[in-house]
Amino acid sequence: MALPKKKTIALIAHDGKKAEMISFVKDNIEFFKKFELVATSTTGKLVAQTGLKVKRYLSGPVGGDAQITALVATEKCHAVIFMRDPLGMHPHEPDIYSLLRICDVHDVPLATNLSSAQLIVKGLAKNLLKE
Ligand SMILES: O=C(CO)COP(=O)(O)O
Repeated sequence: MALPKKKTIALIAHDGKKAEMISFVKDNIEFFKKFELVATSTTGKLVAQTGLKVKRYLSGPVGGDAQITALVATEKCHAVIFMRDPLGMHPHEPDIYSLLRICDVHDVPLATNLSSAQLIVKGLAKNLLKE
């Protein structure tokens, strides 16, 4: 019998939050091994250094957030952990907003800070993701 297909989680972190993201990923590495991971380019490069397999898209400012948005819109990404830096300026703010909006449109779990990311991990570990 075929194993159920793994769900996909997107990992994205702004520069000011990358260290936080990597330490979060390391703290939950056994959890993340159970999922397909996608990420924006630089975040994905750092996540891959933990030994996890991750499919990397473009960097955020050149379209990576937009690519992840398209995955969410087409039901190919089931949760988004996006460590945003609320104090930084981002040239691609419209793309960031679009990702947040499309998560809401499709009712896809979205964490934009560490505490909510931890709750998403706890929820997914208990298989609380809706089908
Ligand atoms: O800019 C980003 C999210 O908006 C993240 O892109 P990188 O992971 O390539 O730094």
